[in-house]
Amino acid sequence: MSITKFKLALIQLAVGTNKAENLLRAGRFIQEAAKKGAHLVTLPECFNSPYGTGYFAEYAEQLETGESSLALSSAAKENKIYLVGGSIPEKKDGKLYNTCTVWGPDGGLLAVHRKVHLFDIDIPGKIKFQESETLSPGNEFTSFQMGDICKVGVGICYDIRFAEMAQIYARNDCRLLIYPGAFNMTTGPAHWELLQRCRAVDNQVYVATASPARSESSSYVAWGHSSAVSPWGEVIASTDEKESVVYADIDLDFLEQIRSQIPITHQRRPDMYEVVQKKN
Ligand SMILES: NC(=O)CC(=O)C(=O)O
Repeated sequence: MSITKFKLALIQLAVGTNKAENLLRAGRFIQEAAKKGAHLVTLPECFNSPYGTGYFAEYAEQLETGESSLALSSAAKENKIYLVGGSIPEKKDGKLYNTCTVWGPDGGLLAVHRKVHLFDIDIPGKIKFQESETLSPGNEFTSFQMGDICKVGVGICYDIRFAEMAQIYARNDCRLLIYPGAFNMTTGPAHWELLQRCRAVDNQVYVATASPARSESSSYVAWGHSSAVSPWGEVIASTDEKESVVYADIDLDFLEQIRSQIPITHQRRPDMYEVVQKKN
């Protein structure tokens, strides 16, 4: 009989300018989460580097040889967990990406997600951010199988705003969507929780986010509030802005209950509309 319940840990890490220290801190929290019974652990967006276009080139690594990959692979193996490695600036073929790696309990690389939708926004008097000044977008959907438990879809931060991507993951059998993310003091209070609840209710899936902890002295001040939302749209675990680990119990029987009570999957009208997946 396959497992239908497991513990998810979301590490809201205080990320600083010292990469080695960021990796060490992440390692300590991963170990703590595993000791508390987490089966799947998630780090935040840009967990090894401050979040900002001026930092990406300096902190970027190649996945095959980088110290962050090595640290994540060892942490997954030593603690026998599935690990969604937040994201790091990646260099590949002369380009930079915002990249999430996923590791299995044997330390093997299970998936690589390069942020598909780059965070280019301009809200006058509030925040202007242009990831595309330095980053290139990824071009692939990314999911991974957690043993025989469930399939998990992965996006990074701004990817959560695109309902089609989540819908495609759900249609491809993902029951949990994970978004390492770093919303800010303008969009965080307005949209962070709302978007998670929307993606969860639209698709009747669990949705989880992991943010860096807030640092008022950083050039980009993160909102924090790492959370998990149930397929009913309820926030089942969350935190404030400080460094912490959020634990959520994922219950796939509950998900099936919601789907059978409100069977929207079978009630769609493909004769009237359709979301088309053009790439794998
Ligand atoms: N940082 C992001 O990628 C996204 C974000 O902050 C927002 O969508 O708002």
